[in-house]
Amino acid sequence: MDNTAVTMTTTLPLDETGALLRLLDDPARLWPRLLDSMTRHLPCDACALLRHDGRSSDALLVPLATRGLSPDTLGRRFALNDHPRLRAIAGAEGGLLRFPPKCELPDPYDGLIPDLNQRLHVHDCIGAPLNVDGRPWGMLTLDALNEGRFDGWEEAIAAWARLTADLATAVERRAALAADVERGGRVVRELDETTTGRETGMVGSSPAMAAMLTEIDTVAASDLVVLVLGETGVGKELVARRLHARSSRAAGPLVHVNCAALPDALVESELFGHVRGAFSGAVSDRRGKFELADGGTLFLDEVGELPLAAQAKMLRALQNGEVQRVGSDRHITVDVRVVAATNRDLATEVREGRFRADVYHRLSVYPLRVPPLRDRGTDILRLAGLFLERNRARLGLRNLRLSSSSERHMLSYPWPGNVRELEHAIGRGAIRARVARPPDGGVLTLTPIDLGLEEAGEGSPAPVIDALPTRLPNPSEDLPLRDAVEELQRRLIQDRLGRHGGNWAKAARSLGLDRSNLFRLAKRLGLRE
Ligand SMILES: Nc1ncnc2c1ncn2[C@@H]1O[C@H](COP(=O)(O)OP(=O)(O)OP(=O)(O)O)[C@@H](O)[C@H]1O
Repeated sequence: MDNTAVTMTTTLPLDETGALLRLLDDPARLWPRLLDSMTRHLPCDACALLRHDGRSSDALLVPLATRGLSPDTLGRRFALNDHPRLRAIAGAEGGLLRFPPKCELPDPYDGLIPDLNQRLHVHDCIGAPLNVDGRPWGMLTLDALNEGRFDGWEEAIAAWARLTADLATAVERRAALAADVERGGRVVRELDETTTGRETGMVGSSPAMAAMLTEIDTVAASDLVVLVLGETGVGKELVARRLHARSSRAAGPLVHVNCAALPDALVESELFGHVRGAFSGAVSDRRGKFELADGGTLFLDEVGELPLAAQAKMLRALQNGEVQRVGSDRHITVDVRVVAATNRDLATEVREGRFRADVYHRLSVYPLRVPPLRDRGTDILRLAGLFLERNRARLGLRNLRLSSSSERHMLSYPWPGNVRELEHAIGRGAIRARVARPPDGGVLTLTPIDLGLEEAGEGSPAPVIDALPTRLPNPSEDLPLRDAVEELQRRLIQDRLGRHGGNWAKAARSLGLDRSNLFRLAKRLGLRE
């Protein structure tokens, strides 16, 4: 495409404009489609549409769509404080900001243009801040790999930025109107979240995740008890947070109880409270979690671990919202929506007498299954992007990216520990790689070995790995004893969890540990939040 096309590109062909306008109610499809049109009409090698995450306390930019960038880019969240180029674009008063070819400000996409091993030393880069109703909404960025490629294209790019801002305005107004109608006239400026689930930071747009996010939004509006099911580390807690955030109770408390971490002797007092003198150490009256969650949501995490005696007491709370503090005979009525989560098969637990059938029936009013990571396709890479960006910032790197063979391995690895395992594989891999070799101009590329995934030469088929990676610290590696011991502990815990289907109580038994001690250890080792 040459510069004579400029006047053509300032006006989008009518059929393309029509196609975009038809997607105003479906931003998840609108934005990629817009970038497709844009890359057809403008000479860029990569472009991205990013939106400010208004709900975050840090100023974050969330990619809504990208073209020409590695798939993990969509999962990254770019903090303005960390990315001076994006900060400069956000502050650009005069519309477009074009960076000089040898600009010293690091490019946030350095290393993220696939198959391009060289850094973006000399290239053309333009950004356009986008406002909606006079307020910053997001930005467009365009990169080209040759110096001067955008010469003569500024006017066309500015026109595309205006079109994008107009579309964003229309999308926002429609979303606000829809929210207004839904909430009976109260104007709520609720921005469409497509499939990124911003308030709970949930990344994912695979069909499995999209279906689940829609289901969450549907059931969130009701007051039904929800039982969140899924393997360990799939994101059940995030689902519970989203259920709360999307419910009419969002302004009320969300109280999280990890049933597995409650010491047996204190379960009842933790859940239902106690009165002064109820037992030695009860020096004053204390409200339990049910009371604390009054007007909001009580999240009973790992509910399958709740001792039978506490389950019996919970039945009444679930049935009529009544709780009784330990040591008191007074009933207190609470208005609580219960969301519970487990990675156990509760029906089996009931059959084997470890879980009360009546409590199970009360809890499983609306079972919601979170898909395992291996069923989420390229969401794996998007999630990797989220964790890569976090580690990049933590390690002060210009960029942290995956080699293409790492991408392949990640897509075929079964991830028995799910998102948590992915998060830790990247966290550990980044540190390992940082120690093992100097970054290339600030860019560090993670290989399958760094990630603890089996190495295979470029082009060879990715291995099918049936079990957790068992690579233990190599005695010849220069690791301090403490790090090596911790790595070994991590591997053992992950291995036992894998063998016991993610059941922490069984894993604890097989390791000869008390369940709460295993929890504490796992937390210290970064295997649990
Ligand atoms: N879709 C997602 N997007 C971003 N981060 C995610 C997503 N799903 C999970 N995570 C992250 O993965 C980690 C594990 O998630 P979470 O604790 O919610 O899993 P879980 O299913 O409750 O685990 P467990 O069964 O051990 O209780 C957390 O750090 C969480 O933030």
